[in-house]
Amino acid sequence: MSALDQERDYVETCRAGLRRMLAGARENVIIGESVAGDRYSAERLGRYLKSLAKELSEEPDGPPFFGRLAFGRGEHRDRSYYIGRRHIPGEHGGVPLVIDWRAPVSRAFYRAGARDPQGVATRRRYGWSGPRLTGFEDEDLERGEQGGSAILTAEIERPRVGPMRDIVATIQPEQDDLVRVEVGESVCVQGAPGTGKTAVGLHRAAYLLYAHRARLERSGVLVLGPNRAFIGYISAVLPALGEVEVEQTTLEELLGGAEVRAADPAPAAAVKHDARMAEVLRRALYGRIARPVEPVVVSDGAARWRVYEDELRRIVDDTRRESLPYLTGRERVRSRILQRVIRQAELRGHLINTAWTKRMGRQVTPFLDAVWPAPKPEQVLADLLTDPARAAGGVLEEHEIEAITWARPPRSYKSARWSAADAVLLDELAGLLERPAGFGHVIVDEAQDLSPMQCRAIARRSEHGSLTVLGDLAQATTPWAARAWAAQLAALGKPDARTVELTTGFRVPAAVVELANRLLAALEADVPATRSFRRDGALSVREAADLPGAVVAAVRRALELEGSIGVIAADPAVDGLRAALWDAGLDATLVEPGSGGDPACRVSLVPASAAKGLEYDHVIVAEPAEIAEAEARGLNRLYVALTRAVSRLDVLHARPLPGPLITADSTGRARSV
Ligand SMILES: Nc1ncnc2c1ncn2[C@@H]1O[C@H](COP(=O)(O)OP(=O)(O)OP(=O)(O)O)[C@@H](O)[C@H]1O
Repeated sequence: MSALDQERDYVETCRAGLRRMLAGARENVIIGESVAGDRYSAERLGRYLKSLAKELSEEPDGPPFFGRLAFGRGEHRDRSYYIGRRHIPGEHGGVPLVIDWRAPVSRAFYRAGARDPQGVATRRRYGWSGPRLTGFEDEDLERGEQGGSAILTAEIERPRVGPMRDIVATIQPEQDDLVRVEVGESVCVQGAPGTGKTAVGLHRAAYLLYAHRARLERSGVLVLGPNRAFIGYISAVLPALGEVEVEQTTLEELLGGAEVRAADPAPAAAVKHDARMAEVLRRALYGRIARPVEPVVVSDGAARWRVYEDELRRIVDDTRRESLPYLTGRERVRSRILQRVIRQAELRGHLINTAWTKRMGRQVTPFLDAVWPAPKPEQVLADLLTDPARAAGGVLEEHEIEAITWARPPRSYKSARWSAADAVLLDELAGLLERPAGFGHVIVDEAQDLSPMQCRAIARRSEHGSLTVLGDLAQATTPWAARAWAAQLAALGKPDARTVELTTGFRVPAAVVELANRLLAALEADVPATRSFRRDGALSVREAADLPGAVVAAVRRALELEGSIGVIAADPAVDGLRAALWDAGLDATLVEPGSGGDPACRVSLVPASAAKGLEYDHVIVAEPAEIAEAEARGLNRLYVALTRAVSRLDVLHARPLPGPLITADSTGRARSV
């Protein structure tokens, strides 16, 4: 029997093991609820087992493993282990058939090298075509062999179709370091386009859940992405790794609350996103606390008790100084007043019980409503934006106060039309009123684009947890985006987080990276240039008088090849291109920040503002000058657009290319690489 046949036999053994697991999981779904201790654990266990049963039955033929380690030394000497996406137990509790990629012993698969074999004699990588094992490659680390894996290169260079996939089989050592950072440690990853930041973040979520499941399942793991299209694109990775309990959403959705029905003019948005708004909002809320001017009098029918103004003032002032959440403060004031009442009643020999205390407590409410009211965040913000001067005076400049003042205030806060920036302010107010529930770990993607106020919203939810902050200062496109990580990390509440740079790109081929890197000097971002892992790929830069016609022709050519196609254009140009493609009989799905389009459609039409984080096998960037001119950080936006290609990039232009892109290569002649 050949070695490959033996391995194929082992695949069948593993599949039988998976089937046993599936049967076991199904059985446990039935009995799970009766064996778990409390209702909470029973529910979770039930949900977990159901999802496990569902996943296993959906992918019984997937590759059960992707690697094998044969140890020659150390603790695992003379043993070998198969490494896969999930643990497959041996029959009757024997040696596992496959070890989870996250287990400590699997680490050597990613980290061992000829210089430091970590006890590994041979590392084997397997090649698959769908469910079929097609071959394997060995590196004899003890003999100093390492690298040059065709299977690894093929996996990294494969054409992309559909949503993002996991990278467990090919995680690189510097990525593995980040995936396995300790749970309590916050870390920031600055990485050029395609260096695997998103992939690292998602695999880190899976790793942390494996290593600290009990703790993190209770506290929760959250992944935040820039828009719905992006979340749709990444959302299949964690379930494929067996993790279904991670919340993946955008910041807007997380903040929830107000429906966004208005857009702020740029100067108003800039002020509302500024860190100083935190102080303005604090003042607006606490400014509602009034000075007690009359005593509180409560009665139980038989007797009346009084707490006088000076005592009340002391209570209010002391409570304010304690920096409690606002509504906790209000209840603290109530209970302190009650304590005084109870003391008086006891002195007079009254019998106190809970019902009596509650009844007296309710009578304090009118006083609280007058002195320490409980407004809704919407009320506070509406009052502030109607007349900001009192709360904002001395904090904001005159023209800034003017910028945020409502030209036509609504009749009531209930009919106010809130903007996206207002939603962040409402969340800040809600956070001042009551602390929101936090997460054990939060992964923030495209974090360079967050404003100080958005950072605070995340900081509130990760105060007792840790953060993985992912981003690229060169891809910063919002007016309030970060210029340096130190300030952004401080705003996120983790000033001591370590920043690590990733510089090897796995998406964008070398020729395309070289073109995009020309923009770097003009982007005012202090980041290192990327080096591409990929030597394949093609770049063409062409001038075309009829741009829509050229886009149609480029899409037709791209359709003859394998993989997904993304046409990226300035937002206002998208409708025209859509019509041109439609007239030519080409079907394209529109990708918007709010939705990822139809994944079944091979051609995606992407407004430049929605391109962040996405990738296509073949990208056609239409009219770079228009993308660059569309907004203040248009060159950064262009940098994002140019770095979405996995295999081929066509740059088409009717107008001259933006200055920083022009070199001898872009004279109008097509250039293939
Ligand atoms: N070690 C790896 N093995 C195989 N593919 C990888 C590896 N690392 C990253 N990739 C692939 O490279 C592509 C880019 O990765 P990812 O989207 O995580 O990069 P990014 O740094 O977040 O990029 P951007 O900043 O442009 O959003 C993805 O298709 C990802 O699967």
